[in-house]
Amino acid sequence: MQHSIAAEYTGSSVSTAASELPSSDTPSLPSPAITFDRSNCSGRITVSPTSVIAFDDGADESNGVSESSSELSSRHSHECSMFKNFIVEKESFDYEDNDCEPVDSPPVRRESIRKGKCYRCLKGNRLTEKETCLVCDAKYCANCVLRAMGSMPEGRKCVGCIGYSIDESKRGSLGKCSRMLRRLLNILEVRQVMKAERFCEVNQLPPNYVCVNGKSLSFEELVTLQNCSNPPKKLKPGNYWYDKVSGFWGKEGQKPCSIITPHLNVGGPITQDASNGNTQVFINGREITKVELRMLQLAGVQCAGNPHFWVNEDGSYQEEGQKNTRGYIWGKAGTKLVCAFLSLPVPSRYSTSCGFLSSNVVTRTVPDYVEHGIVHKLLLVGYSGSGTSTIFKQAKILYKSIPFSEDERGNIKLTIQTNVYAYLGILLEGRERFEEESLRNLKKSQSLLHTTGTSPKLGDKTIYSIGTRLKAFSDWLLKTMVSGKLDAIFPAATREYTPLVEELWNDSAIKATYERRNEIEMLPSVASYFLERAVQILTTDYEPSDLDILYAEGVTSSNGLASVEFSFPQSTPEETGDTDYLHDSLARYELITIHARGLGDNCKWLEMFEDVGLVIFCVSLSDYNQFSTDGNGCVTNKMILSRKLFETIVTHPTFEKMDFLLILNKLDEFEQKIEQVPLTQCDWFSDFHPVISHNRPGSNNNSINNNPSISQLASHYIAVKFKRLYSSLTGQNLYVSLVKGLEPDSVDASLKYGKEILKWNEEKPNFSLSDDSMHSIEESSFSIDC
Ligand SMILES: Nc1nc2c(ncn2[C@@H]2O[C@H](COP(=O)(O)OP(=O)(O)OP(=O)(O)O)[C@@H](O)[C@H]2O)c(=O)[nH]1
Ligand SMILES: [Mg+2]
Repeated sequence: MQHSIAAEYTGSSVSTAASELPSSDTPSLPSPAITFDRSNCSGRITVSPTSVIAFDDGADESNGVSESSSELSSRHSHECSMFKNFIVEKESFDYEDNDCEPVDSPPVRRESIRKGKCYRCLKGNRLTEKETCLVCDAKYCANCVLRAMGSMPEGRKCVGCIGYSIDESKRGSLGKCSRMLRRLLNILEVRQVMKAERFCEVNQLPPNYVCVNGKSLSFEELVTLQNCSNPPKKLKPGNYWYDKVSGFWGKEGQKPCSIITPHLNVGGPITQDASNGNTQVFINGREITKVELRMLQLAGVQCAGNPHFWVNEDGSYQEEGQKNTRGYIWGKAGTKLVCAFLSLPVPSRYSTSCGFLSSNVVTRTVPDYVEHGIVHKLLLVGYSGSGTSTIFKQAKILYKSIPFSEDERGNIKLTIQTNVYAYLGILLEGRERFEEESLRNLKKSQSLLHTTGTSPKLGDKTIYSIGTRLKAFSDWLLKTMVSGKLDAIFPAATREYTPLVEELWNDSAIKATYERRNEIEMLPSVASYFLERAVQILTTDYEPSDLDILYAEGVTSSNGLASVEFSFPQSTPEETGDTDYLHDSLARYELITIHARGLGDNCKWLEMFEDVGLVIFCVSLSDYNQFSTDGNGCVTNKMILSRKLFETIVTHPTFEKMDFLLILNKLDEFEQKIEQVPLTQCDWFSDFHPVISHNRPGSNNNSINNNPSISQLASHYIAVKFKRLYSSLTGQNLYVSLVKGLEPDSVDASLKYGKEILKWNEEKPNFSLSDDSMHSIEESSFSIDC
């Protein structure tokens, strides 16, 4: 039954007020009667000509803005019951039905009339801090919120909205307290309000908002669904499909997103096109999607001949019309892993125990809205050598109590030992080059001296020359490396050659070569860390430390695809003053990394990651003067190669509307390099002409005055270059974070920034994002000429 409240305003005070509004804010003139779409209620509010309309805080006078009648009408319904000093003479307020029950639709939507201002005091152009009513979207500043919302028995609602259902777009923000409210209330009050917000009856999902297999749910069906042993997570209003036999559950027209308790009596019968599949392969009457077909094939299920499968809740399957079980989908060890990478659901440990926890529940019990089991996926990609593996390993070390298993450590040990031999090989190659160079120079000077007849013969030894034994070892090692069989020499190498490595490392020729390591391009900077401990590392009882693993190259995974699931460490509310701690500690995150090589031509495998919440793209800042060969064999600047990959990924259809966080990594290396090598060495940065103050203090230290260092200017400039590029390609805002991948705190801060971006995303309807998209880039007091 739909009723309405008619609000009528008469008298000069209102019309005068409207005409006094500043032109930019002037609303359309008030209509004499405003009808609210407030179900089940009907009434009439009349403000007499003599009514005094004033605020106790003098807000009107301060900005000279009075209220228009349309604003008054809605304000009245919200505030007249609340504020003694907001005097509205209520001549008549006659509900046709005074016993109106809470209803589903919000009473009033305040549109742009006071966009950005506090609804109550009208102050604040574009309020930076505000609290929003969950029902009607009215926004309040810190001064007004407590008076406008009262004791909040149903959470953050204007007093007049109490009893009304929340705006469904705000469901994701239920129980997530704003900083402003945290500041205004004490911690116990915050908890109480947030608890009320989550669990009070009127804020629960209305059953008819959920449609399963084309049928809106009844109250009992929703209770059944929410109280089964394995309910859909974070159920929101929408259209879903449900395969009652296997428990597969998904959004209408999409692949399955979870496996819930089977055999629930909810919704209608499933339809063939429920998930919009186009594979001609069927499971329990539903045509499955491509990605499911791929999963079945990888799980070893024969799918030739457009079969119709009957899949049970335990994963056993048979072809329709046949009696014998053909196998178990979950039988193969790797199937769950495949599903994880294909973003398909796997059965939870509850899903096979069908039925309800409380099957006789007829009264509404409050479901657990805490996000058990939700995993937020973050995809980490970048051009080769940008530092993705390092960041991935940092995440493991930071957030896992046992970052690497015994098996992993065993393999990593062999990798590190192989790397050390490879670094030695590169060093020995360098030694040969230096020796040849020196010999050439020596010969030149010898022949010069010879012609003048002033010098005795100097021989053919230089400081880079080694003895025959070491030379034989060097030749053997270089030959093994060239043949690509370095791995094959283990574990024998550790027993046989360690004494030789020790001798080599102590040899003056190697020491002289190592002094000139910067001239050996093939030697990665991290090699020093291992070479200086080569002898210790090459013993049989060497155990790699976490730091060794972090620095080690090539340990993430053999195929370049790896994932780690974690929660951010729990901090207590006392530590942080933050009540989101519970939510944060329960939320699970999965960091997935894949090597750029593994993405296939045109990154076609990216479609496997369609349900990630955030893509983290990693760029090495110090690549600006480095070169590598592109796909066509052309030698190209690595920053340009990174940019190309970035362009391909951000414009990939899978990531349309996806948030991106750009990690500008290796800031430490960059800070040193930029002092020596101009940024303009990379063509893309040819217009970098920073205005540098003469009293700029030494290199990177700007603590004495506020002048930014060259590395700050340059890194900021690069960030802006990427932001502009991203915005031109996607029309969206790129988040940027400057990172030192080898420093745990830096990676921790960046990943937490990623978490915040995901959170903002969830809260988007409630959150007006200021351009806070340059993490770790200090508030810039300088301009960049770009
Ligand atoms: N100085 C410095 N070195 C870093 C940083 N991050 C990574 N590295 C080093 O850079 C090298 C490449 O890093 P990886 O993490 O292996 O990079 P990747 O993107 O996985 O590269 P590939 O897997 O080889 O394509 C390693 O030697 C790292 O130790 C950083 O922030 N600073
Ligand atoms: Mg890697």
